[in-house]
Amino acid sequence: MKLSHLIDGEWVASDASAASINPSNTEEVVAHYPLGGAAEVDAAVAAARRAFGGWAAASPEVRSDLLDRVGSTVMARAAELGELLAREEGKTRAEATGEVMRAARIFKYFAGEALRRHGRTLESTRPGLDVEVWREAVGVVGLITPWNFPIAIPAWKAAPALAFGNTVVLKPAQHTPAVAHALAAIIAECGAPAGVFNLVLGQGQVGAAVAAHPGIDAISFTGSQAVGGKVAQAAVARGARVQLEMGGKNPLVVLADANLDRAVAIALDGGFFQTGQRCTASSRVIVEDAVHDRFVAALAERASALRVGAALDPATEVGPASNQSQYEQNLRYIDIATADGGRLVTGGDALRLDTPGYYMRPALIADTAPDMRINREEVFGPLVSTVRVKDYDEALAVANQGDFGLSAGIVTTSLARARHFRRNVRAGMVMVNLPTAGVDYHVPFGGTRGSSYGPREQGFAAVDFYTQMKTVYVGD
Ligand SMILES: NC(=O)C1=CN([C@@H]2O[C@H](COP(=O)(O)OP(=O)(O)OC[C@H]3O[C@@H](n4cnc5c(N)ncnc54)[C@H](OP(=O)(O)O)[C@@H]3O)[C@@H](O)[C@H]2O)C=CC1
Ligand SMILES: O=C(O)CCC(=O)C(=O)O
Repeated sequence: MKLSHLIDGEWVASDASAASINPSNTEEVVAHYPLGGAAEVDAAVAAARRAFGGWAAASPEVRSDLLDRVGSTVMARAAELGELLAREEGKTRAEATGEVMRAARIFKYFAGEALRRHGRTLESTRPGLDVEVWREAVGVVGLITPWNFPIAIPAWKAAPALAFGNTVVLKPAQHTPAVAHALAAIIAECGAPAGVFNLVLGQGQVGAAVAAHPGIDAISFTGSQAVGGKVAQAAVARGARVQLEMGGKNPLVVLADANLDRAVAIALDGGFFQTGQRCTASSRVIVEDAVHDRFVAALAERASALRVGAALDPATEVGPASNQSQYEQNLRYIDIATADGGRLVTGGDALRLDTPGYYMRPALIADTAPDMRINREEVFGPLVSTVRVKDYDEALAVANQGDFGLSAGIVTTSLARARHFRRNVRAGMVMVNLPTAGVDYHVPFGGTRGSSYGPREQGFAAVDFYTQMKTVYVGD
């Protein structure tokens, strides 16, 4: 498969290209993608700028109809897109198809949002005047998206951007260009006018060019803290809006009163499913002393029974790491955690299967201290660490440590503890008797502290980032 950029409604090639490969079989090329740079970003931004006036002024019904058609098309092609996503990203077919359906529903949700009232009319404090507060499109929006949700994250950024009248330049992760390309093709086929949605593919040059481009009015980024900081600096330096989502080190507290089987199932899902490649993954589990040893033994037993394999093998429960650098990072953190004094209870070894791929057995590391690197740094792989605590108060204190504050969970049968936790844990999202990962699309998504920056993403909150307010005073 040979991919192109989508600029001003045309499919455009670049001289240089690179390959995206199948992490379940690294000998298989999924697609060749062009290596864009500043010139392609310039052209895409110019096209988006030309298209902006018409798109922002279009009837909301026109925008709503486009998003609805995109949602229906993605849904109708869910099996095929799910297979492509599983091949390119490495999550299982079921996980991939679920993500595609989520993307479809996001487009349909924002088809509705395009038609909803987001402005306000108020009485003026001065007699005889009216005051209206409008929500206007911001302009050209740059989206920099990661590989771990290669269709859902572009969907949850692009759908609200388009719904509220902005035009888009999307720079997807270099590891998953084919999925982004498929989405761009659907948006174009469904009738987006030329320049309304642009795609620039590449590696090493495009992201920074998008972040620094003076023609881009707002940037939404999901990825690492290190890159997020650079994106924010570039955006703030030129007064552009910026929204960052930068991951987590999400605590899952297991109290002694919890149903143990349920707690283990929750930790297994939150920690290992989707190969742990979720910013919301339950990567550190904080367990009350009274159940700690039984919990660790039961989680280790379930984790070691998980079937690791190729994404498209129906028996697979945990796919490979998505790319080589992530795979190496996962293996490196096993060494870091054990060198720091953690006890590797199960997994953590590289696996050789029928096809060469980035396979690792899910790893459980016990006896870790809260300030170890394994409990402070996002790994983004199938690694779960446990911390033993004497009681709920200590569990809450440990949960609140660290630089991240995306999602936090508690497993308990105590309503009082669950209530206290909801109110006092420092996180943007709180889960009671649920994994820290797995969110709805119609409600705000985001964290506190080092996890997120700027207005919340998704659901009814998305309007805040993708529109700006204009206050209009009307006299007689
Ligand atoms: N929060 C989340 O959901 C995610 C978190 N992560 C975390 O990040 C780690 C590394 O993953 P990785 O894929 O390397 O993710 P990065 O955060 O390094 O993101 C890479 C993306 O950022 C772009 N980029 C790089 N430099 C700049 C810059 N100066 N300005 C603007 N954009 C830039 C790249 O584009 P270009 O190639 O054009 O430079 C690429 O698309 C993971 O292990 C995980 O911990 C990763 C994915 C998702
Ligand atoms: O937990 C989820 O459903 C979403 C996770 C996510 O957004 C991410 O990992 O980037």
